[in-house]
Amino acid sequence: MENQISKLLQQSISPDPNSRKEMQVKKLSVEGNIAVGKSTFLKLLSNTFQEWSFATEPLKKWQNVQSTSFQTMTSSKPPMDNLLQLMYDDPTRWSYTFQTFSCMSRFKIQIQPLSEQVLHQQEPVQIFERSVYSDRYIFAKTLYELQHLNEIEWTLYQEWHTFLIEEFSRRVALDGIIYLRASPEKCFQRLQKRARKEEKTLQCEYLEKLHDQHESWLTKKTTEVHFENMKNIPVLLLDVEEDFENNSAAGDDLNSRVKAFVAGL
Ligand SMILES: Nc1ncnc2c1ncn2[C@@H]1O[C@H](COP(=O)(O)OP(=O)(O)O)[C@@H](O)[C@H]1O
Ligand SMILES: Nc1nc2c(ncn2[C@H]2C[C@H](O)[C@@H](COP(=O)(O)O)O2)c(=O)[nH]1
Repeated sequence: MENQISKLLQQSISPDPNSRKEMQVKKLSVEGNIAVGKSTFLKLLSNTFQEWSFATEPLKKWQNVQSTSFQTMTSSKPPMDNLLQLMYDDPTRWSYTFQTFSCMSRFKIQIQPLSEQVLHQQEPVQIFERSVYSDRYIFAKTLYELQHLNEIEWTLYQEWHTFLIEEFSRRVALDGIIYLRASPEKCFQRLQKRARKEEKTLQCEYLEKLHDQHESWLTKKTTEVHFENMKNIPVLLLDVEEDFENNSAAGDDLNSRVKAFVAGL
């Protein structure tokens, strides 16, 4: 409710029609464990709600980091660094580096202006795959608890994360979260089926830790959240233990639940 009031206030004082329209956009993130089915779910949603805007996680950026200085110095093709692979091969060395890059890439996605096509919708909706919030409250927090981020790195991460969230404010605010939940064991089966090369050394225990982190943040609400508008954000919990990829009835049910949830925001 507070979110809607602040949006209406913002709309009433903002002169620019486009920024007024930006205020009307309902922004949601899809959250969930590794390999739970987020990308599959987003494809299902985008086929049904073709007028909505969808932004997937910039995984390819993390797998192909281009060293710009190398290119200018040598004018030959720079080496491609797979930061995701580096992070999994040596998490203590690379987790802080990874989180700075992953979080920056998520900020860039979340502050991206909406296309005219979406802005001209009667009720514009934007869906993100994960968010600057899960970057902190799921991954960075887990890596700190696993001691892959040391005290100084965790302190620094939280310092600049809080600064950027407060600076960007409404541009990175969300109106709702869709939480896809399946057991860590099911996610591990799907991870193995997908067989992403960087993830071949992952153990189910890591997924169990990430599962517990999602439960603390989104269902038990025991995670300390530092941003007022995120403390009581509406969460739609969708159980995706069962196959919805090859089961149209299950897919239809998910679509109708998302439609009702978005309408109520
Ligand atoms: N509900 C489901 N039932 C069975 N398999 C699924 C389901 N959702 C996703 N998958 C499969 O599991 C793997 C991981 O799905 P994906 O959408 O890539 O997960 P995420 O984006 O959350 O990492 C893929 O091989 C996909 O085909
Ligand atoms: N250490 C981190 N790893 C992350 C983060 N966001 C995603 N990931 C990893 C998890 C997967 O291996 C891969 C893509 O995620 P999916 O859930 O789509 O499979 O990237 C992060 O913030 N930190």
